[in-house]
Amino acid sequence: MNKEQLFQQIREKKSFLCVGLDTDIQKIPRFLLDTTDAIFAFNKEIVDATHDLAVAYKPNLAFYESLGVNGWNSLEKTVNYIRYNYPDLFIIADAKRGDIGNTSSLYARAFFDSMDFDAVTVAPYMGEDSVKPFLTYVDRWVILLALTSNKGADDFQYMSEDGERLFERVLKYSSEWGDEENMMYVVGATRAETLSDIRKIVPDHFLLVPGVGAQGGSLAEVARYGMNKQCGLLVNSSRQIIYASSGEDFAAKARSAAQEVQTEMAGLLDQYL
Ligand SMILES: O=C(O)c1cc(=O)[nH]c(=O)n1[C@@H]1O[C@H](COP(=O)(O)O)[C@@H](O)[C@H]1O
Repeated sequence: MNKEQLFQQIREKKSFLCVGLDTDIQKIPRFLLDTTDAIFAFNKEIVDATHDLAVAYKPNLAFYESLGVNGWNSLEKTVNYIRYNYPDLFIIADAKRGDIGNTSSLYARAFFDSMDFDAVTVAPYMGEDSVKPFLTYVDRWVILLALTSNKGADDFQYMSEDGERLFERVLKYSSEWGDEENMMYVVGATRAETLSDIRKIVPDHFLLVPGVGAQGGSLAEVARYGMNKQCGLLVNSSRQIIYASSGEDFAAKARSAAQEVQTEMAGLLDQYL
């Protein structure tokens, strides 16, 4: 999916919601454990219940890899299910990869050839040759970690040299490696106040913004400081939506939680676009 198509989806659905499929076998409703693939069964119900309210889904690989080969199968089935039933949705592999060049090319092949993801999250620490192999695919995206939502972001990301903070340097250097048609950046919603500085460096790129909901970030603040002419935001919420209930009504409750976020997003799109 390219940038214009993504913006088109945002306009049509009046939503820039990304639902995080952080599907934890220990948190999903107990009755699902009787099915042959409980993780896939859960994801299928969540996607069916929320697909018209969201523009993107983001399975976090840790939740699948921790289950070994079964988890990997559930992940593939989830991606194929979304692709086949809802082809207009944007699918992000939250894998946080990046390695020496030839290894990164195989990671890229894993997510873009073997599996049909639109985008993969990548860590910038190993530099240009670790990121570029992901950028050789047409209409596929690298989402580079810039300023993360967790407390540990303070350890390195704000380190400053000549008045420039590390995350700003990451944005400046890396925006030369690709362009706004194949790169996005992760910026935590808990760092919303920094979004205006970030927008000075990457005014047109899409940003993936996790950290609303369970981590306490404010959607209104994210939109206020981060939205651009083409929205430019995918705001992720995982636990707040997918674990809205642990009972038989989990999918309906997930829909209500997603609906609440989408309604706020529709208002913000009206306000800023
Ligand atoms: O890359 C990410 O998606 C990510 C980056 C970041 O800075 N903070 C962050 O929370 N995430 C991911 O976003 C999701 C947030 O989940 P909730 O806090 O449950 O909404 C998890 O899958 C995290 O791994």
